[in-house]
Amino acid sequence: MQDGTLNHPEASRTPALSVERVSHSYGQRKALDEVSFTVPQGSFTALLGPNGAGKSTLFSLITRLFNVRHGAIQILGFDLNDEPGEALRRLGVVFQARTLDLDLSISQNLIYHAALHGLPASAAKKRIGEILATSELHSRLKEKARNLSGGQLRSIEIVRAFMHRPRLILLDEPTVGLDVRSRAAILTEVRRLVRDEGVSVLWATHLIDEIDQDDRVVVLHQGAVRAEGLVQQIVEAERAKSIGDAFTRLTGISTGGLEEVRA
Ligand SMILES: Nc1ncnc2c1ncn2[C@@H]1O[C@H](COP(=O)(O)OP(=O)(O)OP(=O)(O)O)[C@@H](O)[C@H]1O
Repeated sequence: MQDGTLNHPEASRTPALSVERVSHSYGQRKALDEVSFTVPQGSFTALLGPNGAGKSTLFSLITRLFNVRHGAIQILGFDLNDEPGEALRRLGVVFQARTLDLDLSISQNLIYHAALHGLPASAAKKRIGEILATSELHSRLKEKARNLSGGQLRSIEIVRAFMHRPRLILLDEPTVGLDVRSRAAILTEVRRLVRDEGVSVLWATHLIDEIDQDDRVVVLHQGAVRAEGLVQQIVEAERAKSIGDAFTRLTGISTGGLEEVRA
């Protein structure tokens, strides 16, 4: 039987993100070597790799900061080189560096960003209310961004990335520099949004303890994918005791339990 929806690029079997044999070099230095993996729709996928693994390079390619010259990247079935507008419309990004305007209010930061995506202020306000419904930040929208803590600023950047209802969100080590409580709060909030909005997330990290048992994981090391799958699958394939142990077997890097993984 023919099912028309399956032919549509956004049919649920189409990955939110597909990276196929992508390579990238800085001069002679190869940062990514034939990298392939997918982020299924509605999944929280952790891109786990030590510093220098190639995570930021990959994000620069997915956001089109760099051109994809070797291999192909598709967002919801739209190729970044062939249909960049369609692909990027479905993408939200939280970069490592802080990008809020500290002299504007929280709501101005969110409303101005939404306007860039064609969302009128009234719709943007409604959307802010939806996302922040259960957050204490909802009562502080009129305050200047500079009054917020590092963790709260990050939370607002995450809200901003969700404003235009993207289908795929990239977060590049979003908890770097935050205390343990803020890190946990941000992870919980992003996982809630994945559940409630059915959005797909690619969460780059070098921290094993940010990974949950139900997550999908892509292990990136020295520019190559060393493993891809659900935590359980990777642990079993490596005959390991935990995802940290599997990571050590795959990369030769000792994690020392639930700590940072360093090159
Ligand atoms: N502009 C650049 N010029 C030359 N080499 C670079 C450049 N940017 C990154 N590299 C190299 O490419 C490799 C991958 O770096 P990348 O920043 O993508 O890794 P990462 O996993 O994001 O690490 P980090 O968490 O430290 O940002 C590293 O060997 C790095 O030294």
